[in-house]
Amino acid sequence: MDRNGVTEGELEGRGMNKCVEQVSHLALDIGGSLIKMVYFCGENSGSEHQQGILSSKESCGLSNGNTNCSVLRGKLHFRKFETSKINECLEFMSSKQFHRNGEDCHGASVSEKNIIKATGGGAFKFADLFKEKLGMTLDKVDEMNSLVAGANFLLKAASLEAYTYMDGQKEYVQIDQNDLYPYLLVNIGSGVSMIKVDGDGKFERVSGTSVGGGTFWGLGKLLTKCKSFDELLGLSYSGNNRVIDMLVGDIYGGMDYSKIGLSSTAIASSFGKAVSEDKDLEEYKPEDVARSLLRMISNNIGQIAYLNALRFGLKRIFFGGFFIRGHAYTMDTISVGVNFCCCNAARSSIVREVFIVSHECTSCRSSHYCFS
Ligand SMILES: Nc1ncnc2c1ncn2[C@@H]1O[C@H](COP(=O)(O)OP(=O)(O)O)[C@@H](O)[C@H]1O
Ligand SMILES: CC(C)(COP(=O)(O)O)[C@@H](O)C(=O)NCCC(=O)O
Repeated sequence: MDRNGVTEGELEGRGMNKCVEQVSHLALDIGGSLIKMVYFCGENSGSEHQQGILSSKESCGLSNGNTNCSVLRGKLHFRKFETSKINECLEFMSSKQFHRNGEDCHGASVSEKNIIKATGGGAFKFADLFKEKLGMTLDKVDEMNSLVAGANFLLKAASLEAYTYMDGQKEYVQIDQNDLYPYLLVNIGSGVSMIKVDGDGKFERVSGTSVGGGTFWGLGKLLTKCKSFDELLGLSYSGNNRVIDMLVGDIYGGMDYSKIGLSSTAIASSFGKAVSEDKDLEEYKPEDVARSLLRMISNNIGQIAYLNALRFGLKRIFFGGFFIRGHAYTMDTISVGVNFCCCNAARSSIVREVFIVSHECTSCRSSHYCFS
C-alpha cells in the first residue's frame, strides 16, 4: 500500500508497469518509524526524456525566465515501508531493479554508479545494509536541511499545497511567495521537531518533543493491542475520550471555570479519570483509550507549537510529518490545541494561522505528483 492506500497492483493498472525501464530520481527518507521512498516515472519514451531534466522551476510555474529549462513528463511516486521491516523495502527495490537501472535511465538516472540520495537517521544506520544487499551507496543528506528545503519548495512551487483545518473543514490556501517567511515548521514524525524557517536554507531548530507519532503508535499498541497504526487511528475515531480523561467539569461539579477561561468540557487531566476509578485496562474500551491518547498527544504538540510561535513572534505554523497523513481528527485536535492556547494564553494580537503541508498531488489529489 502506498500512503493513500493505493496498492501496487492499482498503480500498475494506471500504467505504472512501465516504471522498470523509466524510473529516475529515486530518493529515500529513512526515519525512526517509516521509510519514505520517492521515484520519478517518465510517461513518454524517446527524445522527450533525453532532453528531459526534471525541472522544478518550470514544471511548477516558478520559471525565472530561463528558457533553457526543459520539462520531464511523468509522475512522482511515493511508497512507504515500516523501518522495522526494512527488508520489504530492499526487496521492493530489488524487484524493481532500481539497483541496475543506472544505464537505462534518461536524464538523471536512478543510481548512476548506484548512488542514491538518502536522509533520516536510517541513512546512517542502514548504509552498510544497502551496500551489502543492493550494492547501493547512500549519499546522506541532512534531515533538517531536507525537511526545510522540501517544505519551502512545496509551499512555493506547488499551488494549494497547504490547508487550514478548522471545524471539520479543509480550506486550501494560496501562499503568497513574498510573504512566506518567517514561519514555524512542526514536523511530527516519530518525535517532533520545531523549526523556525527564515528563508531558503535559513533555519534553526528551536524546539522539539519526544512525545510524537512514535509515542501514539507505541503506547497505543501496548494499551489497545492494535496490530497496525491504521487500526489504532480507526479505533480512535469511534472512541469517547471523556470516559478516561478528567474534564474541568468533573472537577468543578459540571461547571465551567470561567474565571480562567476553561469550559467544563476542556480536558483538565488526560487519562486522569482512570486514577479515581477502580478499573483495570481491560475494562476500558480500546477505542476510548485510543481517543484519549490521540487527543493528549495532538493537543500537547499543538500547544508546544503555539508557544514556540509566540516565543519567536511567528504568525504561521505549518504542520507536516506522517503522523498527520490528512487524518481529520488528528488535524482537528492539533488545531484545537493551538486555538485553545491562543484563546487562553497571552491573548496576543498576532493572528495565528495553522497550515498543514499536504502530501498529495495538487492537481489530482492522489498519492503522486504529476509533472506535465
Ligand atoms: N502506516 C503507518 N505505520 C506506522 N506509523 C504510521 C503509519 N501512518 C502514520 N504513522 C505515524 O507516522 C509516524 C512516523 O512519521 P514520519 O514522518 O514517517 O516519521 P519518521 O521519519 O520518524 O519515521 C509514526 O510514528 C506514526 O505515528
Ligand atoms: C531525532 C529526530 C530529529 C528524528 O526525526 P524523526 O525520525 O522522528 O522524524 C526527532 O525524533 C526529534 O526531533 N525528536 C525530539 C527530540 C526532542 O526534542 O526531545
